[in-house]
Amino acid sequence: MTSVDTLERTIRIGSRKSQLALVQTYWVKAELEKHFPEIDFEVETMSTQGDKILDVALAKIGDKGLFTKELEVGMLSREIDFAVHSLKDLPTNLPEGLMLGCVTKRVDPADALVVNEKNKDKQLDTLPEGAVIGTSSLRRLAQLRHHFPHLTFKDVRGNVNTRLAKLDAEEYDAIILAVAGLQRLGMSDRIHQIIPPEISLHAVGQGALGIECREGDTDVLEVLKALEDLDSRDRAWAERSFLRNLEGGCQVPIGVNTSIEGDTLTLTGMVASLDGLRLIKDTISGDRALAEQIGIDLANRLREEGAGEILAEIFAQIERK
Ligand SMILES: NCc1[nH]cc(CCC(=O)O)c1CC(=O)O
Repeated sequence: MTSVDTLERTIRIGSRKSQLALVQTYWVKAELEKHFPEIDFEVETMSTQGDKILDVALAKIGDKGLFTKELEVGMLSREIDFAVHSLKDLPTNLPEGLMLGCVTKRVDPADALVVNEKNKDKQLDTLPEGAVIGTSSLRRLAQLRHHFPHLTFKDVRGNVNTRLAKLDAEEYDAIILAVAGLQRLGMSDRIHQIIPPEISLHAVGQGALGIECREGDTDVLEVLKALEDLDSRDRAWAERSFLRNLEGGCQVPIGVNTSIEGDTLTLTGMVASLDGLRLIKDTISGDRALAEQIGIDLANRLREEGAGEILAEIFAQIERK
């Protein structure tokens, strides 16, 4: 084993420039500095395509590593050594030569309802007919439509601050955001209602950070081990395997929930049609050491139950736009 604490080197960390990305990256840097005071950690920021294209609905752009590509090029050219991502923004298939080197301890992976002053007395089930909900996630859209068909949904893009500003300017009655993002930005006071998994299953990887690095870079992998959370990692592997085997990126109505008890990992997954009328959901448990296989098995089971058909329709619809 390499003795990383005797390593005299600089490790360069790549990050997007958004406020959330920077908070996450500097948290990773500070944690690693505690474990490895003799290593010099530097942050390099980069703009990704996803940060530049703000006027097109995410679902139409598709999932091609929109928020990760520039950072990946930086790792392969050795400009940076690893990149910190919101795990849910990291595609399930990584470029050759790169790997998911670390999954950090997950915070609450749920979605939150955020309202403006006008709707401060409302909850999801008391918002009136026609209330306008802002979300650009097909997963949130399909599940909420399924449970609340009387609500109206409208796309919302931009970083968290931009979205909140649009909500407060009453372009929407409410918007849906990840609990995790609001917490990390110090905006927990905007969490009006935590949406339970019975209503909305979260995105694959939501609430955890995923650290991507070069395959076989043993020094960096050894350093990253200090931040690895085993439960979060096994859950993430099951969730990512499920998504990969349904061939869905982050822009499809696929949601999950996972838990670990002892050595048993339980994975719930769902696929829904965009109108919310069809929603296929199932659960599988198994040995956590077989997390990846659990994801494959659940994907196969949902396909047998009709998920493939729903996804094919959605891909055709997105293509046409
Ligand atoms: N797609 C944007 C994105 N990517 C990561 C988070 C924060 C939550 C997380 O880390 O899972 C968000 C914002 C949101 O979905 O509200």
